[in-house]
Amino acid sequence: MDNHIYFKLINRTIFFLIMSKLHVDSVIKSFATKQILTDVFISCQKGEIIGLLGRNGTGKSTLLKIIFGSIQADSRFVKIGEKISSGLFDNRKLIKYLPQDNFLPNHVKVKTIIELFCDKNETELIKKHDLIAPMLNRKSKQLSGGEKRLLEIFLIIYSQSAYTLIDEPFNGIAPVYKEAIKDLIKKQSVDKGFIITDHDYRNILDMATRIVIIHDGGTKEIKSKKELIAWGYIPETA
Ligand SMILES: Nc1ncnc2c1ncn2[C@@H]1O[C@H](COP(=O)(O)OP(=O)(O)OP(=O)(O)O)[C@@H](O)[C@H]1O
Repeated sequence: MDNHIYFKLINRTIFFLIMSKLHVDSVIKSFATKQILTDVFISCQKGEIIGLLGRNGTGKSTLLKIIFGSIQADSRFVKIGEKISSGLFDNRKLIKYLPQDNFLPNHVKVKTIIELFCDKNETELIKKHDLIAPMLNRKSKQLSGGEKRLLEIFLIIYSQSAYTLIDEPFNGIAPVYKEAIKDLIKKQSVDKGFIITDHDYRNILDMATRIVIIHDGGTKEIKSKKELIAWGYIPETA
């Protein structure tokens, strides 16, 4: 094996051993007088895909932003491996986050966006993918809403990080592409941990290795679909 690749592999292994668990607890968050999160515990390890579910407005996006560090909480404890994270600056290389809203620059060609966002190996992989190759010479503003989302998902899934937080990836995505994305996330989870929220709960159930629901400001681990009915997240007819 080429020395460069060998050392890269060793570095990656050491990195993941050190950063082998994301641990989040003691999260409290209010907006004005409205308390949103009061009693949160969530963890994620390399190889895990945590499905984060909850009714509209229960605080899923808020929790992901707090873990990532892009919004302040009234209280939070986030630890990655042995490293206590105090916010966005600490997390930059460890946690990547795909928000609900588009983040692509409008006037830049897709191939340039990929080169700016990813390292050389990842860039080549993304450019070659059947779903992305036809878009390469178009500017982001010339893509449809679903195409933009697809590109964002690829950028975030392939980018180097120990943990990836994804908010509603399947919004506006055609069913056939959803299958490709689920496969991609499963493959990438060999190297990292994912926390994913989406109202398309069947897709979450397909992928997730564990399910956590937010209810009344707290998190609860879910073991079966029956529990999702009991917590009032899906109807009895589902
Ligand atoms: N910047 C803000 N200022 C005031 N209230 C906010 C703000 N952001 C979120 N909220 C409120 O916090 C609550 C939780 O919002 P959040 O977006 O985290 O919920 P969610 O579970 O992701 O919802 P959905 O499933 O509908 O996307 C909602 O009641 C929302 O109105």
